[in-house]
Amino acid sequence: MTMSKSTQPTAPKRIVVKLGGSMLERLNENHIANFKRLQKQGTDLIIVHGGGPAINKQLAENGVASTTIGGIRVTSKEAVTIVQSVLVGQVNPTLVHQLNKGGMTAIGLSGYDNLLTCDFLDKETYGFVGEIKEVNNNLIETLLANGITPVISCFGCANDGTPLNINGDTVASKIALAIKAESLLLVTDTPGIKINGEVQQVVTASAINNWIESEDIYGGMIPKVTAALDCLAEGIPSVQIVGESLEGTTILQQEVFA
Ligand SMILES: Nc1ncnc2c1ncn2[C@@H]1O[C@H](COP(=O)(O)OP(=O)(O)O)[C@@H](O)[C@H]1O
Ligand SMILES: CC(=O)N[C@@H](CCC(=O)OP(=O)(O)O)C(=O)O
Repeated sequence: MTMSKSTQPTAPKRIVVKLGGSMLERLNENHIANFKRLQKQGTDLIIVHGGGPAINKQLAENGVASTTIGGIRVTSKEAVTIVQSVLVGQVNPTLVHQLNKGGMTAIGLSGYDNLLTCDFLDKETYGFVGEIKEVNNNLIETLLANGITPVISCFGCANDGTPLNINGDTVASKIALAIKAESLLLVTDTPGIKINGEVQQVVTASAINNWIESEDIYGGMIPKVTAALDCLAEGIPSVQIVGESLEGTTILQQEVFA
């Protein structure tokens, strides 16, 4: 796990690691050893996870169709119940168990646990998808102060308790901003942003915007780069999109060579 190549050795004080659904199946001892090493160096670690492939499977098994727009799942009332049971009932406890078995002290949470305050993003277009209005920092801070790693699934609710599906990258970025993380690491199934088949080591915000326009960046990569750019724009110093080796693309806000 590197920070940007030029600022390597010191461990960040706070890091949000987002584990994508496909990555979860490949999580191994080395990853957990990396997380533990960071904690030993004094880093506060917060883990956010998705679960796209597991959700797809469960929706298909239940004969519930779903589509995505710009990487965001259009979530019907029927689908949101399935998403909740997969993320909160299956994926989260499995991951928490794995981390604890590996020697960490981790606890499972979702946005539903009084952690995220949400509204509907746009009910007509996306259905039961949440837009995060507020993050309850106190809960996260209390856990971190006690050496406990919060493991947060990307699911929340409206004020009246209506369950809402939220993209994992979006949850990770909002939490990173709320707790003033120094680093956001988005771990996925591709070793960084690829353009014409080549992994890009360092990219800028303007290059990303051009690649979205040219559709070299599409689907699930869109919420990732949006999350990355939001964090950089609001002052988080380091954002990376990495594959399972935890090496990949570093994203810079500024055109450093301009
Ligand atoms: N330019 C790009 N470089 C790499 N992957 C891309 C790019 N554009 C779109 N993608 C797609 O984004 C996917 C990662 O997003 P997603 O499947 O949502 O991952 P996760 O479950 O980790 O959030 C890749 O597997 C790939 O299909
Ligand atoms: C609204 C929305 O898109 N929710 C996502 C939540 C899971 C997720 O983000 O999983 P990954 O991290 O594996 O992509 C979904 O239903 O797939």
